[in-house]
Amino acid sequence: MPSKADLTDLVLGAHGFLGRRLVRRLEADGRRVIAVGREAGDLAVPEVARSALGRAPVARIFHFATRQRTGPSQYDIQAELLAVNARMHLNVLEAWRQLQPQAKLITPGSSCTYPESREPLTEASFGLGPLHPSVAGYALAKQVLATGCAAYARQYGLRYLHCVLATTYGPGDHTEADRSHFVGALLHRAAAEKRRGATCFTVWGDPATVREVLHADDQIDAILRADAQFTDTILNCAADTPVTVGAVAEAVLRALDWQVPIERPAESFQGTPYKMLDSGRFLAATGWRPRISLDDGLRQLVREAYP
Ligand SMILES: C[C@H]1O[C@H](OP(=O)(O)OP(=O)(O)OC[C@H]2O[C@@H](n3cnc4c(=O)[nH]c(N)nc43)[C@H](O)[C@@H]2O)[C@@H](O)[C@@H](O)C1=O
Repeated sequence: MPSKADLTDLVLGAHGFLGRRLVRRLEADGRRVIAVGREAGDLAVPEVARSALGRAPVARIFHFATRQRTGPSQYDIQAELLAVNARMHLNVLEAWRQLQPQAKLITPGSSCTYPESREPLTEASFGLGPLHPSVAGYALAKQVLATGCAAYARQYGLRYLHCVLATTYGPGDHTEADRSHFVGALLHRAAAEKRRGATCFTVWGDPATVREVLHADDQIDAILRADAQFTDTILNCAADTPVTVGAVAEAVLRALDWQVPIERPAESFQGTPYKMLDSGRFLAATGWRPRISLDDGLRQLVREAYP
């Protein structure tokens, strides 16, 4: 007979874009969920982290809390993103060891923790090169988290999984220019420009920029599939399906049924030119494939958010 703890998961960052969907999915799977969001306070304060993790014994802790920014303004706040996120991650690690040592800690990682490369990035390249300046502090804090999970697991006999994710999008995504990742940002901007009657669509940076993109529901599904088969490792959890920013922009225009030329403003923000994960370990072990194509996901988003 499973104990109450075996049936319960704790989600930190439960009000964020991925956190909300994760809570809904776990509940749909019949799990009890302790959802901890902003109302609990700032996890960068040790007492807040201890109180968030000290509620009741759980089987898994999903640490999805993060302070994140996108676009040009992130260049100027990398010290802040390092300070806040590194403190938060260290507090969660320490509270995990002290209060929930039976729980598996599952953490989302970012492709920005890998060095720049023109090749798909395997887990073995973690920490092997300099970080892109647009994300240097944020990525260093994620490296603290990934390395911290491994160190705590080894020293204290704990279990963890650090899943490196694709760029996600879907209903409920951020739309603010300094918080939204490019898929949601492009759709939001295109919908507004179409309404205004614009005669072209502006897309920042080089259209040949490469990313991996997953609908948020697929990304959550991938994390849960990974958790069922992997422990104590960093694992790339995407689909080996690279796409260019230009191709996504064209898919956005198709979804909105808006036929205008794409233009690139001079000096517009450019992130890392190429970020592609090699998710071969994950895909070979699980046989996982995404269910929602980019065109279907964007059309669904248009119906729900930009009718
Ligand atoms: C997951 C990862 O996500 C972030 O890094 P990023 O991958 O560079 O993400 P992004 O989605 O913001 O941009 C991807 C590319 O898309 C181009 N782009 C075009 N037009 C828009 C646009 O309208 N908005 C944005 N944001 N980008 C645009 C833009 O020029 C850039 O080259 C970090 O927060 C990092 O910390 C992190 O963890």
